[in-house]
Amino acid sequence: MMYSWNVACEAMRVMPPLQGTFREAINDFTYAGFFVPKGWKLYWSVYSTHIDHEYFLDLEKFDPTRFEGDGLAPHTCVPFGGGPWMCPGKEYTRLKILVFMHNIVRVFKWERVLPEEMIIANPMPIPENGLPVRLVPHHLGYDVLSSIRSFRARKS
Ligand code: HEM
Repeated sequence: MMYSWNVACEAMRVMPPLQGTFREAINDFTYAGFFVPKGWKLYWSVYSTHIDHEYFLDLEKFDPTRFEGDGLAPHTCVPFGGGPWMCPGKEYTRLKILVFMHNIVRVFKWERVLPEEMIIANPMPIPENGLPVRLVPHHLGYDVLSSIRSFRARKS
């Protein structure tokens, strides 16, 4: 489960579902030589945060192991935002993604019907044609399904 979540986090690092959101400056401040007056609206970008060379080695590489061990520095991978306004749906989403991966990805081999399908921004990144797939149970899938069925049969 830990590795599955690392895979999900790496997918959201490379292609954040939400590209960013807004804040309001509560005080005057200067950042990187730019003066920002109190009250200005600021856009913070999830995607730019995820491709910061200072924190991500080999950032073009899809590498779930970067989340292992001590993981990443705080607030460097922020698909759900951070701080007091962080996404309240994060834990629900984690559960949904892990249940989905466990039941669908582990049991079936996925074949893309349109291997060249593009990802478009609308404004969220989504597969252009809705990602049609062919699900093929692999032999592990049959084992898992039959053990679920026999478990249910024993319970009833
Ligand atoms: C992959 C799924 C999701 C991603 C990547 C995501 C990402 C985000 C991000 C980046 C923010 C802005 C955080 C900030 O301003 O610092 C946010 C806010 C929010 N999200 Fe999510 N979210 C996801 C799923 C959900 C779900 C499933 C729910 C509800 C069941 C939800 C409810 C909210 C709400 C209500 C806010 C506004 C929070 C506030 O401004 O106080 N999100 N989300």
